[in-house]
Amino acid sequence: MTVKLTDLEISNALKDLDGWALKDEKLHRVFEFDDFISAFAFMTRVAIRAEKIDHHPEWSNVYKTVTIALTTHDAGGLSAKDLALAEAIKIEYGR
Ligand SMILES: C[C@H](O)[C@H](O)[C@H]1CNC2=NC(N)=NC(=O)C2=N1
Repeated sequence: MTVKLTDLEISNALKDLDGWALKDEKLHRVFEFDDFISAFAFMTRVAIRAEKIDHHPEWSNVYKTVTIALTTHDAGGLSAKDLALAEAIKIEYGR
């Protein structure tokens, strides 16, 4: 069973997660790209990262925009796995 983060742990983590916000108890961020292909390439890179850590985003793509929400379904809330995926996403986006 994956352990949920406490509110304090979440607020501390958000300090290092530029661009991310807590929305409906999920980590939420919107990513903008120069074109659709760049957006989709980003999604491909993130998909590979997600598969490697067996932790997957809830996301949508409209043209140059990718919207991502992170939560741990097994925990019914945020866990350390969401922070790890957010960090991997930050690397793939560049900031
Ligand atoms: C069996 C497999 O490990 C689980 O279903 C994984 C897959 N990816 C996952 N991703 C997310 N976001 N939450 C989960 O609880 C989760 N569980």
